[in-house]
Amino acid sequence: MFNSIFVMERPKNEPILSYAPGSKEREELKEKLGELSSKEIEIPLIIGGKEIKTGNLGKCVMPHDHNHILAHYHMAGEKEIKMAIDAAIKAKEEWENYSYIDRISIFLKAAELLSTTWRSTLNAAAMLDLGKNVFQAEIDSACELIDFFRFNSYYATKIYTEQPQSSKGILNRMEYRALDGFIFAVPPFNFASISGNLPTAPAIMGNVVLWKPASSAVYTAYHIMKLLQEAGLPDGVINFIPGPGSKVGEIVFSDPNFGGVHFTGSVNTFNSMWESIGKNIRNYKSYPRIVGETGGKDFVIAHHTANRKALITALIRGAFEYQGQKCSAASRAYISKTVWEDIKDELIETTKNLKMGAPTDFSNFVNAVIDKAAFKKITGYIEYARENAKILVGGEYDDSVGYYIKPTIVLTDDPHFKTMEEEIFGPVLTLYIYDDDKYEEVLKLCDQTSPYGLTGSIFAQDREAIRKAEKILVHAAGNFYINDKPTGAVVDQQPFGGSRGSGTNDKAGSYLNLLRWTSARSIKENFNPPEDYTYPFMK
Ligand SMILES: NC(=O)c1ccc[n+]([C@@H]2O[C@H](COP(=O)([O-])OP(=O)(O)OC[C@H]3O[C@@H](n4cnc5c(N)ncnc54)[C@H](O)[C@@H]3O)[C@@H](O)[C@H]2O)c1
Ligand SMILES: N[C@@H](CCC=O)C(=O)O
Repeated sequence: MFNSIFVMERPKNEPILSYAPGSKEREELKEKLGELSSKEIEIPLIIGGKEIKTGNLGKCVMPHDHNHILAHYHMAGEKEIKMAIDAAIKAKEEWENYSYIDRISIFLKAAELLSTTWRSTLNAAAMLDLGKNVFQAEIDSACELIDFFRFNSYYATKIYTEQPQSSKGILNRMEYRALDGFIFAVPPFNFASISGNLPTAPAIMGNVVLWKPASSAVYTAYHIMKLLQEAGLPDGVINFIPGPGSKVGEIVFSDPNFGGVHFTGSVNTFNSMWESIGKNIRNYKSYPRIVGETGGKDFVIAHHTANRKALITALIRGAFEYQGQKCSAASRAYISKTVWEDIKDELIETTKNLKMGAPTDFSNFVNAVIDKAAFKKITGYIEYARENAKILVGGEYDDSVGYYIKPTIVLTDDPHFKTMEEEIFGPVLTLYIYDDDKYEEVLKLCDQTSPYGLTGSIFAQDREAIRKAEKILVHAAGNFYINDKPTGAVVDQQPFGGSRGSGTNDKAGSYLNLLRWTSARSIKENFNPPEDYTYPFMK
């Protein structure tokens, strides 16, 4: 037993590599892209450390070339889900009795492997499977995932050192236990780092996990699972069970050992989870922890003092990076009239010239959206906007080879227009132009226009205008940016999450999230217990 109080030093965020022409990382990544795209692999379930094949197969294809199959993956059925629950419960006792140092050592090793020998593999997988350009992959499947492994380990050691006071003859201790049962980790398609964080954050705190990756991101998730196994993750601690969400969910939520869900995805899915859990509430051995981050309708507000160049850059990057497939994407903007007059030509021209194509061509800024369903949904909004508003640029799309949609800017004079209120999750930005003297009204309008509360930006050089925005928009964004785009939160710098319809705001990338995965026990030892029940007042 390792008898020592070990508190990690606060790590540093993983540096973002440049992938500039001639750089080592660029050559390595290009080679890995060629290697992965030249073969078609078979992805099994991984339950109790064993590879399980069900023969019920799904496909992993490239969004930018959807006839190109990267892998076939085996989907879990009822039998395999029960196997995974059994494997998790079997692994639980030993795993929760690991010292926290033994546990975090595995994830720190995973971070080390990912920052070196695994970097090009994970980034190439994210580029081919998720349709990310090299920069979007680097900040996600390399840097953010490395940061999650390192900072979550650091937060765990900080939490464990948080102890109660003792008193004369009394020794008090706090034990941070794992939760009862198993945790169900259910990530979205769009971030490899989220897919890796949802199972590992609970595991670091001693929990065992069933991990169901998004069906359009199994390939990337599989590579993360293999990385964790190479880092020494014991069998059964995390069980990898791809499969159709609703089917897997129905079985998992009905199990008495269900101990909690770590979810990120759409509001509809999260609401259906709450309903399933509520329906099963009397079956559970303990009240499950429900932690979920959901959608956003993220805003940019430009005051008339806004820096015009910075605003244009924030709109382009915030709205169109990763084709707008970020819960934090800038999708509605309120721009003062004088600012609009100054920026409109450059904004439209720059958007029109954004280079779009395969992520393997590093000169492309925009790539394809994830799948047919997303393509259909986004183009539906574009057609609605074409009929009922004005399309300033973009609006074209083609899914013959990849799911390509041109970056699109919509102009409306109705601040409650459909595309000003609903999450589109694609490369569509809607603008509303307001009179300069209506700034305060627009702040209130922005606050009341969306059921979400995830991210938002204010662009202004006037301190009063900034203070007013911070105050009026206090509940409109859990990640609030001043003179910066609303995307790109960094672990341990801008912990991520929002309230209202955007989730439980348990702040991924901070100690707050780790606290959700422990059930603390108070221990009191009395060195001098009383031997007479009477009290002085009774005399
Ligand atoms: N707030 C955040 O941090 C954040 C981050 C990324 C994505 N998102 C949100 O996620 C959404 C896009 O991701 P998506 O399309 O993968 O979301 P989604 O809700 O369609 O799927 C999310 C996950 O839930 C699973 N799932 C679906 N129905 C289920 C059910 N009934 N039971 C159990 N699991 C089920 C899916 O298979 C997937 O793994 C957007 O709304 C986006 O805003 C939010
Ligand atoms: N945390 C990411 C968004 C994750 C959701 O898609 C950001 O801040 O851009």
